[in-house]
Amino acid sequence: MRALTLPAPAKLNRLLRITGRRPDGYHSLQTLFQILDSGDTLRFLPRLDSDDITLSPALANVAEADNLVVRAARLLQQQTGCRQGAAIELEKRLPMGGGLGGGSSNAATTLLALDHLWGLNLGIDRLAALGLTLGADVPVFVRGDTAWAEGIGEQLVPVDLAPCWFVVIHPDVEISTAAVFGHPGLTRDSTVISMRRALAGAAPDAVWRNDCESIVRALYPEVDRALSWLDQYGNATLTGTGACVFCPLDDEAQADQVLRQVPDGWQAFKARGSNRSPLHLALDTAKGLDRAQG
Ligand SMILES: C[C@](O)(CO)[C@H](O)COP(=O)(O)OP(=O)(O)OC[C@H]1O[C@@H](n2ccc(N)nc2=O)[C@H](O)[C@@H]1O
Ligand SMILES: Nc1ncnc2c1ncn2[C@@H]1O[C@H](COP(=O)(O)OP(=O)(O)OP(=O)(O)O)[C@@H](O)[C@H]1O
Repeated sequence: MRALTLPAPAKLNRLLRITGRRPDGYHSLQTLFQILDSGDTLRFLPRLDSDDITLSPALANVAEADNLVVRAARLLQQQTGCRQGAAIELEKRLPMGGGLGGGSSNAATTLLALDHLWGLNLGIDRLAALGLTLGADVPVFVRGDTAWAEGIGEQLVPVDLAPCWFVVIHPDVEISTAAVFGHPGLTRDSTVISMRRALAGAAPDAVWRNDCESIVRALYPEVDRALSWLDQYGNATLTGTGACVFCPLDDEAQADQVLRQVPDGWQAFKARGSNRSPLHLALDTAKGLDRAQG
């Protein structure tokens, strides 16, 4: 049977407002998810003879059973009774605990790939709901649109943003999302703003920030330094709960210029914003080829 190679793109939170805390401990928020054209790559080889799920190479400090790729595949098997398996390869480029949603994106790519290869055809709504049980960031990657989000990040309204480039810097620290959301000093009472006004540029500039930033800056001086450094080139912002910081730039040439100046010791990359996820573009192409080949 054929193998399928698919991207698992990164996301940025162009803004992140925490507007409350729910009884289950999760936080209600407003965010603008920007999907990027860069990320990890996954290769799926379906198995008809066994329901084994294997993943290689292993990720440092993540047991195979805890890897979101394996958890997504097992979840699909449990929910559908599917007895097929898969050998999966993961080419990891995104930093872990970076706020780029790497694990969540890996899970979404796995859900969509195996839904196709195993012939399950669950549909996007069901896959997004299953994804939400794996993490709050999974549904946006399943649906595949740059989007305004509310709820815990699962109520999504696709938006078309102007073409934009970004420089993303990864200060060499890994940050636990749960630890930031659990911090007593976290801002949890931001007012709810209007999506329409924010996207029309009618909201105050102060809206284009991340409520996790002050806590993360205080706990991780390296993130503080990266934000201060990048801010000389534009509106430097934290993504998710960090550790990555980013700055929007008008074009690739400007991004290259900033990249050349990044001090030693920080990893950095440039990426283009994508209103439609590269995962969905690649999967549409693969499905088209399958149909053409009968
Ligand atoms: C910070 C963001 O990256 C913004 O896009 C996401 O909200 C985080 O999404 P995620 O990593 O998929 O988060 P999950 O794996 O679901 O949750 C990790 C931990 O973060 C906290 N969490 C997460 C999302 C949310 N809206 N409220 C929370 O309080 C919870 O304590 C949870 O135990
Ligand atoms: N396939 C995976 N890729 C990355 N991390 C994984 C994966 N599977 C499980 N994890 C676990 O999830 C944690 C968070 O990883 P991830 O890279 O998604 O962080 P993040 O970019 O901060 O995510 P988010 O922005 O969604 O909070 C890791 O520290 C790791 O323990």
